Amino acid sequence: MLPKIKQVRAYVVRGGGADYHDQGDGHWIDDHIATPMAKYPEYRQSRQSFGINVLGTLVVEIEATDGTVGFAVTTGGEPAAYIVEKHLARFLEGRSPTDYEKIWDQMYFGTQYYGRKGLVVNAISGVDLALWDLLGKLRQEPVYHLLGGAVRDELSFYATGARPDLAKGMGFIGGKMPLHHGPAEGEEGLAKNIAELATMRERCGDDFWLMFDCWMALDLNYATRLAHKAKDYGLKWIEEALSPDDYWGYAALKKAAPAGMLVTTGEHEATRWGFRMLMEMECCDIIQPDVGWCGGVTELLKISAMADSRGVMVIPHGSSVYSYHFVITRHNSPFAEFLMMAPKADQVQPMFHPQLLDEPVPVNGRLKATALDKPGFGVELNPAVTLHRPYTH
Ligand SMILES: C[C@H](O)[C@H](O)CC(=O)C(=O)O
Ligand SMILES: [Mg+2]
Repeated sequence: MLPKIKQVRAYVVRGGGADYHDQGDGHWIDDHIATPMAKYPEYRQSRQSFGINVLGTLVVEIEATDGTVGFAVTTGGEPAAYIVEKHLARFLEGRSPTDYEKIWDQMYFGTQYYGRKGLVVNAISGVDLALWDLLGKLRQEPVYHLLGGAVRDELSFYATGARPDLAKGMGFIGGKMPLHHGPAEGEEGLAKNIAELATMRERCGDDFWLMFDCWMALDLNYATRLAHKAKDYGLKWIEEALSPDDYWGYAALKKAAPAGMLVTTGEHEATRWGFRMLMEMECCDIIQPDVGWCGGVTELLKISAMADSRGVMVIPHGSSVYSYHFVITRHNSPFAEFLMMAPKADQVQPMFHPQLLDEPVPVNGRLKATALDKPGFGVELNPAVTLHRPYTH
């Protein structure tokens, strides 16, 4: 018998980490990126100007009666910390960490009247991941062993950042660029987007994957035109072109996209029900759940099984170690994303830096399964990072 759960605690941390948009000045991730807010000129140059980094990182710790502590980080900050302490903790304390199915069900249905997606599911995900970390630490096994074991020897990664050309030199299999100009910047902006793609194609050569991340910024007409113009430069996929609520738009985009170009989305989608909608409406070719936002590993297993039965690939968004331990165990997740968090996207830096210690990074675009061979998710909280616990229960 494993020890029971003694206490759940929630903390807030600022500065990068799981809230990877919370970066300093001059970072590529805040440099005139197309967003749904870019129709307002005053919010066009910087995503921080409309508050993209307002939440900060949520850290959830779960302590067992023998003193073992599992933890996880995700985006959610103080409001998520409130939900964890004041609402979700009751569904864990006094229970066995092996009861993650029942705990997930109670967290989800206990908050359904104000939750279902977004911040509440981020909070649920944080608790779920901390629970899997605890389980791994108590059993002295990496989480990927608990999920069924590795189906391949190593992970291979594409890089997201402003410099796919540099990512190619670092051994990544592809580069996903932020789209810089949205519909409000008209034909001139569209031409600049295509010119950036053309430059990168020229620098990277024909065989390197290039993708556009549109961060929910476009409308169907613009997205369709962008896709067709980008076809000439071999764009592999067009990502999150439309609002996550516009399932109908995605279904139309998938039909209208040039043959061979993939339509991807899902990083702002949550739970088996949200992903079922994306798949039943045939919205995309690849779903991209964020492990820290979609409901955690417990929910991702269900989403992934559903996708597998439909021949849909699951390439999780970001999520660092939480993604790595999952992707290595699934045939329908053949590669993974690595977000380039160095300000100029010119070097590999741990994705959730500086919040985690021992966070593995790809070497030559690859990561051996054996690099994950530590109990739980294999990382620790960096003691140099200040934790703030705004609520208790
Ligand atoms: C680069 C994108 O705008 C966003 O910051 C990250 C993202 O959506 C992704 O990695 O995918
Ligand atoms: Mg994206």
